[in-house]
Amino acid sequence: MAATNLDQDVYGTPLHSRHESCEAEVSKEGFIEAGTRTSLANGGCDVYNGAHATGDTYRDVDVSAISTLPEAIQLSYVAEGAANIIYRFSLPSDFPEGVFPSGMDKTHLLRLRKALPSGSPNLPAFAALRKIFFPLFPKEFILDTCIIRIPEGLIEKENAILKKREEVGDRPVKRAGLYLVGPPPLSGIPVDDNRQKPTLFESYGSLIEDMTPAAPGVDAESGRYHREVLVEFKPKWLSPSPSAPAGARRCRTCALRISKEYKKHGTIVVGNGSGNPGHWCPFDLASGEPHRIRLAVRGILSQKGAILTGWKETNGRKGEINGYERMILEDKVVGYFCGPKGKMLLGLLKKYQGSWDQQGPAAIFGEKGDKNTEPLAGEDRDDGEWGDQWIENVKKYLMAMTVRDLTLFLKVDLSTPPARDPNASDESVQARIGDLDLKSPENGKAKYWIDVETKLREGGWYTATEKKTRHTNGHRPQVTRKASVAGDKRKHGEVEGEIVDGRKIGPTGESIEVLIERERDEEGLDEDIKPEETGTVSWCRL
Ligand SMILES: O=P(O)(O)O[C@@H]1[C@@H](OP(=O)(O)O)[C@H](OP(=O)(O)O)[C@H](O)[C@H](OP(=O)(O)O)[C@H]1OP(=O)(O)O
Ligand SMILES: Nc1ncnc2c1ncn2[C@@H]1O[C@H](COP(=O)(O)OP(=O)(O)OP(=O)(O)O)[C@@H](O)[C@H]1O
Repeated sequence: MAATNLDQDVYGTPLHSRHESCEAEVSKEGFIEAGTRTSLANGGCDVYNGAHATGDTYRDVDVSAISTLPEAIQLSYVAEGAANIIYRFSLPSDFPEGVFPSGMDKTHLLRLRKALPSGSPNLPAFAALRKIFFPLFPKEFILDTCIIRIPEGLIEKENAILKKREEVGDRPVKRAGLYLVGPPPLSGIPVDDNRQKPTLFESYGSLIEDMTPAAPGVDAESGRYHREVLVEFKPKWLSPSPSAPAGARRCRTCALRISKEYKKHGTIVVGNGSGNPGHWCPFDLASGEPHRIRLAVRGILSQKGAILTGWKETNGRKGEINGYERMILEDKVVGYFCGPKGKMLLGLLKKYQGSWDQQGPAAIFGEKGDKNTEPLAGEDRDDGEWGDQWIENVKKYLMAMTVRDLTLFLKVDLSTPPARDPNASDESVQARIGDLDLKSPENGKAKYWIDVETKLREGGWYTATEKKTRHTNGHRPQVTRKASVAGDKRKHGEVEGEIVDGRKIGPTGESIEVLIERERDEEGLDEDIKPEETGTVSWCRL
C-alpha cells in the first residue's frame, strides 16, 4: 500500500483543493453566494438519487484508492453520540513506516458508525461531504475528514470491548445496547458499496481531525504555560424559519426549546428565555452586536457538555477550568464571534440556511409528509409532480437542514490574553465545522420536520401566544421570570421558582425579588397562562 501524503486525501486528491477558490471568493465578496458553489445544477447532492457506483468510483470517490486501516491498529474509546463512536488510535511501535498515513494517528481520530436503523452509510455520506459541503466553506473552517476502509475483525473486537465497558459502567447508560456496524463477511456475499443496508453492513469509517485539547503544561520550546479547552455546540437556526407565522417573536430554535421544556418540565418561559443558564438565541450569536454575542456565549458555555477539558493524552475529562479561566474563555469566544472570522463563519451558515430553504418542509413533502421520497431513489421521475425542480428543492432543503444541525468545535488556547483589537483575528481560537452528515428525508424524518413546524405554529410557540395549562396530575409548572435574587445583584437573570405571597422562592429556597409577577392560580385547575410583556423580557430579533 502506498503511503499517503498528508496534504492529500486517501485517494491522492489534494485536501481542500476546492477550498482555495472558495476562500478567494469569500475574501472578495464577504459572502459566498449560496448555491453558486454547489454542483446542484450538474447533479451534486445526488446521494439520494440511488445511482450506482460505476467501476471503482462512487460519486467522484475512487473507491479502489481508499486505504484500509492496518489490522494491528489499537483503538481507545474517546466519546460517542447517538450514531457514531469516536476512537483515538495508535499503531504498534514496530509497525512498518509508510503503510499508514504518517502522523495521522496523532492528528486524527477514528469515527465508526453504530448499527442505527436510521443511519446513513459512510461512503455516500463522505461523497456528499466532499462534493457538496467542502466547497462551501474556507478550508480552515472544515474539520479535516477522510474515509478509510475497516479491516476484517476490528468491529467484532471493538463491540466485545463495548460490552465489557457496559458491564463495568464505563459507557453512558443511555448508549448501552447499540453497537458498531462492520463490513459484510467475506464469505461470498457480493459487496455493493452503494447498496449496503445501513443497519447491516458498513465497510468504512472516517478519519477526523482531532479537536481534543492538549494536556496543560509548560511548552518546552516557548517556556510558556499552555492550557487548551474545546467548546462544542450547535449554532442551529441562524435565520428565520420560512414556516414561522407573521408576528413570530421567537426564532425556531428558541420556540422549539421552550416548547420542549414546557412539555418535559412544565417550565413556563416568558420571552425567549435568553439570559437563563443554558438558554441562548442563535440570532444573538449571529447579530454582530457584542452585548448580544456575549449573552449567547454565556448561554452556550453554560450548556451541559459544552466545555470539554479532557486531554488528548488521557481520555478522561480532567482538569476542570477555574473561574478565571472561564472568564478568559468567555472573552475569547465572544471576541471570536465579534471578529472577522467568526462573523464570516456564522454569516455563511446563516446565508446558506436562509437561501436553501425558503418554503419550509410542508411545501416540499406535503402537509402530511406523504409526498414520499421515492422519486429520489428512482431514475425516471423527471416529469410532472415529481419533476426536476421538486428534486432540486428537496436537495436544497436537506442541505439547509444539515447546516442547521452541524456542530461547531472551538479549540481555545487559554494561556494567552484575549485579543484587544476586535477586528483582529485571534489565532488562539480555532473553529471547525463537524457533523456535516447530509440529512435524509427517509425513516419518518420529513414527517418529523413538518410536525415540528405545525406544532410550533399552531401551538403559538413562535408568536408566544402559546396556551399553557397547569398539569392536573399534580405536576406543577415552574414559573420562570426575569428576577434577581434578593441582596445579590450578581445573580440577575431568569430564575425558576414558585411565586408565594408575592415573593418568588427559588429552587434552593432563596427569596427572589420578582420583577414580573402574575397571579397565582389554584392548583389542579386548567389555566391559560398569558405571559405579560415588560421591557425586561427578551425576544428573538435578527
Ligand atoms: O429538530 P431539532 O432542531 O431539535 O434537531 C434535532 C437535534 O436536536 P437538538 O435540538 O439539536 O437537541 C437532535 O440532536 P440530539 O439527538 O437531541 O442531540 C438530532 O441532531 C436530530 O437530527 P438526527 O435525527 O440525528 O438527524 C435533529 O433533528 P433535525 O436537525 O433533523 O431536525
Ligand atoms: N473531531 C473531534 N475531536 C474531538 N472530539 C470529537 C470530535 N468529533 C467528535 N468528538 C466527540 O465525540 C462526540 C460524538 O461524536 P459525533 O458528534 O460525531 O457523534 P454522533 O453520533 O454523530 O452525534 P449525534 O448524537 O449528534 O448523532 C462529540 O459530541 C464530541 O464530544
